[in-house]
Amino acid sequence: MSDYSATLDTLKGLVPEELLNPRVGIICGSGLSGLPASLKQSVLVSYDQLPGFVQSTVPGHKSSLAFGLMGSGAGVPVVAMLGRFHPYEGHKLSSVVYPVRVMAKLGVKDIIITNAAGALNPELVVGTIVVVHDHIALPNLTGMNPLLGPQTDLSLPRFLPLSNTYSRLLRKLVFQAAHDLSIERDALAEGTYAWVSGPTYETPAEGRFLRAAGADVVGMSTVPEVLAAREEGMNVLVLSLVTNAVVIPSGYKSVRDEFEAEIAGTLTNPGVDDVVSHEEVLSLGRLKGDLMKSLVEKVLEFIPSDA
Ligand SMILES: O=P(O)(O)O[C@H]1O[C@H](CO)[C@@H](O)[C@H]1O
Ligand SMILES: Nc1nc2[nH]cnc2c(=O)[nH]1
Repeated sequence: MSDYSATLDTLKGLVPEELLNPRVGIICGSGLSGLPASLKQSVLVSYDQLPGFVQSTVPGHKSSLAFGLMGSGAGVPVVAMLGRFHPYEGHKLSSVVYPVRVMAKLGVKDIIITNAAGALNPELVVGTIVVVHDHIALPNLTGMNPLLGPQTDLSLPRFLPLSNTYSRLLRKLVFQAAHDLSIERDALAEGTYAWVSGPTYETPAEGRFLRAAGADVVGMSTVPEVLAAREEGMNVLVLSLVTNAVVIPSGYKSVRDEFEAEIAGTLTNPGVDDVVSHEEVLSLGRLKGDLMKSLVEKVLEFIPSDA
């Protein structure tokens, strides 16, 4: 899908002109669709009205774009995806990144991408917001890259460098925002996001493998959007909400040891295999949604209009 004119024409018919040139794009992660809840002059457009858009089928994601003014004072014009598309839903990578390219065509210069993620770094407690500064994308390295294929827009780079993917300026603004909001230091961290295809969560060994490779958090989204946004020349900020622990510090507990302790009568602490669920992921989104929202609103106040 590379004909954006039908999508843009439809938007022109549905969204007032003054909201049609958003400066900032926002993508809401699992359980975080309330991020733009306080938009002023909000206009919602459902994805099924938009040519080229597919549907978000995952609980915690809504199939609508929200246009409006976000943050204090007059507010910053934004466009927000209230739900995203994941490859594991069966969507093609080109469909997954289509809305990002539409945002670029609407004039978006800065994009704030949020997600829910599992912690690989045992120092990251559940509820922490990680300011992502790098990524490891096993799918990209093995041929699942949204930029693969013939170059349809020759104005975009063929070989995109990724050494400067995550805007230093925008990352610093998050810490400035947290400082202004008196958010406690431990509520935020910096780290590397590992992208996996999902929809299965990691086995403990896969978690240890990704940790050993240098990743701090893991999720099933974001990187395709980041790549398209960078190809389109946007400045990218990614915030990951840690919703669960993948790598458990105590590690694997041997069942042989447990059995032997049991027959010796010395077993005090039997092992349990922790299981993550999407409900748990969503409940963390509900718990930390307001914090994420105030952080994003504050960052918007600080983003220079010519960034
Ligand atoms: O990345 P987002 O969309 O926030 O969602 C994360 O949460 C879901 C799993 O619970 C997966 O989709 C994973 O990627
Ligand atoms: N892959 C992956 N995605 C997640 N999204 C939220 N938690 C997780 C997780 O533990 N693993």
